[in-house]
Amino acid sequence: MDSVNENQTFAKPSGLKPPSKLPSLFKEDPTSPTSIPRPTGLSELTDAMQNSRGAMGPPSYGSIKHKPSGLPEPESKQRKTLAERAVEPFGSRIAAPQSSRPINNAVKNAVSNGSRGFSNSLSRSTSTRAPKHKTTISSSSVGHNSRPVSAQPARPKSSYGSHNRSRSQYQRPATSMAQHDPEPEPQVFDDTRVASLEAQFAAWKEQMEADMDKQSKVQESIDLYKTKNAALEDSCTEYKRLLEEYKTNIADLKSLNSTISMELENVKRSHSYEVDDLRRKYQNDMQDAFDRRKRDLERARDENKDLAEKIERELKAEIEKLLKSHKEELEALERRLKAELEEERGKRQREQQDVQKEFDSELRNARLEADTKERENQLLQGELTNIKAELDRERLLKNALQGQLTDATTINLRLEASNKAMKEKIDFLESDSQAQSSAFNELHRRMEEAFAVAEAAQEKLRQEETLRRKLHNQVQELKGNIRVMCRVRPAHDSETDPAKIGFPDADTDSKEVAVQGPEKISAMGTNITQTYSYAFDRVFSPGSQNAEVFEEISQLVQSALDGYNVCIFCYGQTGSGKTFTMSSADGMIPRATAQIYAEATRLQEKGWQYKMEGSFVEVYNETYNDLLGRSEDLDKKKIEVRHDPTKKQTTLENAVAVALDGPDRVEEILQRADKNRTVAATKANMRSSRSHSVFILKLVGENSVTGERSEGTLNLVDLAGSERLDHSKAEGARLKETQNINKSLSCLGDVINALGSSKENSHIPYRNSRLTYLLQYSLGGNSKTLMFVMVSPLQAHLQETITSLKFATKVHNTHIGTAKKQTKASG
Ligand SMILES: Nc1ncnc2c1ncn2[C@@H]1O[C@H](COP(=O)(O)OP(=O)(O)OP(=O)(O)O)[C@@H](O)[C@H]1O
Repeated sequence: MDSVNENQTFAKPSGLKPPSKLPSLFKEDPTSPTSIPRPTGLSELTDAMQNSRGAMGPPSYGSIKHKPSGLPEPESKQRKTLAERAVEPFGSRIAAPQSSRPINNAVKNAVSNGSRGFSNSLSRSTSTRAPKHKTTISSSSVGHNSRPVSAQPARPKSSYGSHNRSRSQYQRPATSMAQHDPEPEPQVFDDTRVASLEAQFAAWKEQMEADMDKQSKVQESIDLYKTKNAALEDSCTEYKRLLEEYKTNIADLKSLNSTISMELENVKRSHSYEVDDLRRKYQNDMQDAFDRRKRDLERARDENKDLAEKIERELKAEIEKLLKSHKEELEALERRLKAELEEERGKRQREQQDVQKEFDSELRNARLEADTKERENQLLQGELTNIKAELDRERLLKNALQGQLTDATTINLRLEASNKAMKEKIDFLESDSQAQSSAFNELHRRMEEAFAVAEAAQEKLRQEETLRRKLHNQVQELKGNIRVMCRVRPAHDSETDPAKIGFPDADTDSKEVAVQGPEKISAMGTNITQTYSYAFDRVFSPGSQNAEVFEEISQLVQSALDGYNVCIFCYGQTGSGKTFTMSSADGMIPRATAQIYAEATRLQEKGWQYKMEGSFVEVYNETYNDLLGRSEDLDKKKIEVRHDPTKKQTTLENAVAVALDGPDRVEEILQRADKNRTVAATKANMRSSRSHSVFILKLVGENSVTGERSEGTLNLVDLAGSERLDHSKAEGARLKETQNINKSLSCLGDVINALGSSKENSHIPYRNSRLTYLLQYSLGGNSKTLMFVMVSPLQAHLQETITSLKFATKVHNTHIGTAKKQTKASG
């Protein structure tokens, strides 16, 4: 290929040497030396083509796009223009879709290069793309061989064919040209061909213009992209700048960091130096503070020592003061107690001597003046009164002593408490001072002395108690171990016929009762009445109360506590007031038990402990019944009476014995007994009047201090009615009852009479009745007996009243024990 410049290349779009005629076809543009001379013939062809375009189908590009097969349009074959025919062989080639891109590229290159010719473009395009596209227009198509390549069925190897193409690439289907245009002889150029080229050129131009439009749009897009790219580049630059700045900053920061690290190291170093300095300083300060504290402690210790010594001195002074005052108190107390005891002892001795003297003189007088018994009795009575008064004084004195002892005990307790407090103080101070120790020992010794004094006082009291018991018993013996008292009950409102009963000495001693007997006709034929006077240890008029009665028997109750057997009877006819006196709510039984409880409690201070046991039995028709047992066992359960001769004690087998651990238990016993009596009353009318009921109270006392022991029994007996058999006009069962009652009462009289007989070791008929057998050890010996003779105030009961009073007088005249006392019934 010849080398040509671009203009020349542009002038030869095919890249081939133009045919010889070709220059004549172009019109020279004189204004533009570089402009391409446009061949006029080509212009005409173009015009013709344009003129025929209306009858043409779509442009070749359109066919290129839509008809890749490149088959000829059927209609356009019918009327083909010259240009069409010229173009026809190429149409199918141009229609190949693959060829459009190289063409467009070629056009684009041409546009972009301005004056670059098509030939050059085509040449480059061919040289670069020809191998890939079978239908690409190659330079060979417009070379020496003007025939279309496709029209050659078997293309020989030409001079242009530098390409080593396989033969199959060129085997194309037979075309119309192949049919209509058999292998022509090579020719250079003809008009048709030129026209075809021109048409082709026009098509290319049109395409190029379109491409240029597109190019311009593309260019615009490119410009836009460029603008954006420039902006992006600016941004990139900015980012780079920022990156540089950041890098710079990082570098600055790194350097700053290293600087700070260095500074930190310096600070750490300086801080550690400071810490070391502070530690040293703190240690120094601590040492100083410790030294100061030590000095303060030593100073405080010295001060405390001084204070302790001061307190010790004060306490010592206080202790000494207290000891002194206690010593004085103790000495005063001791002196007082000694004086009182001495005085009491002297008084007691004098009293005892006096009593002894009086008693001796009394005995002497009794022996010497045997014939003046009445006077002797009066003297004895006077002496007894004196002794009683002395005993009362003695009791008062004893109470006063007891109060003093209580005071002394209280003082001792107080002293003991203060001593304990002192001891605690002394322990607290932990003083080993000799003075304190000796003071404490002295105090202790004095306390011991005070305790000893108190103990001695208590011992004295115990002795006094023993003495009192002895004297009390002596007095009771002097009074007589069997005493008789008379009580006349008041008349009820319904009782309109009272007997004439008088009380001659009611204002003085109240020991006499005078009963006016029934009217009798004398030998002279006149009505006479006789008054019977009876003297007893005490006579209670109808107006007297149970409290007064109990006052008289309370000394016997005391004797029971002291260990004596005591028996208190109520004797009299039915309805005379026996039960009222003995078992009513304020009768002798409740009062006696109440006194025993009170006295037993009081004696606990003196070491006495009492056990009390109560039984309640009935003697009916000479059989024993347990009034505290079950009511259904009445008259069925056999009760046995056992005697212990050595202890002089009586026990009841199969009878209930209730431990009396409180005064209220007595009421319980009385209620139970009353219930059983009521049940028994349904069996036998008036049974309670026809039986003897015996309340037995056993008193066992022990003194843990002195080792003394006492066993006493208090028997409170409500005897059956004492009506005489001929008077009661009883029959049958009632007769039997009455006989048994009379028998037992008679036996009681016999026993008392036997006890009062002067014969020593004479037989005492206890076994003659169940009643006397039961009361064996409470009648006689050292026992104390009191009989209340109960008197009805009614005239209707006068005869029975006189009989009862006579019986009572007989008993009253009985002497039991050491002293004998007699009274004589007048009339
Ligand atoms: N001192 C008195 N004061 C008031 N009333 C009394 C007195 N003594 C007895 N009485 C009354 O007289 C009545 C008979 O008394 P009580 O029952 O005690 O006699 P008694 O001798 O026990 O008879 P009995 O032996 O038949 O039981 C009763 O109503 C009683 O209350």
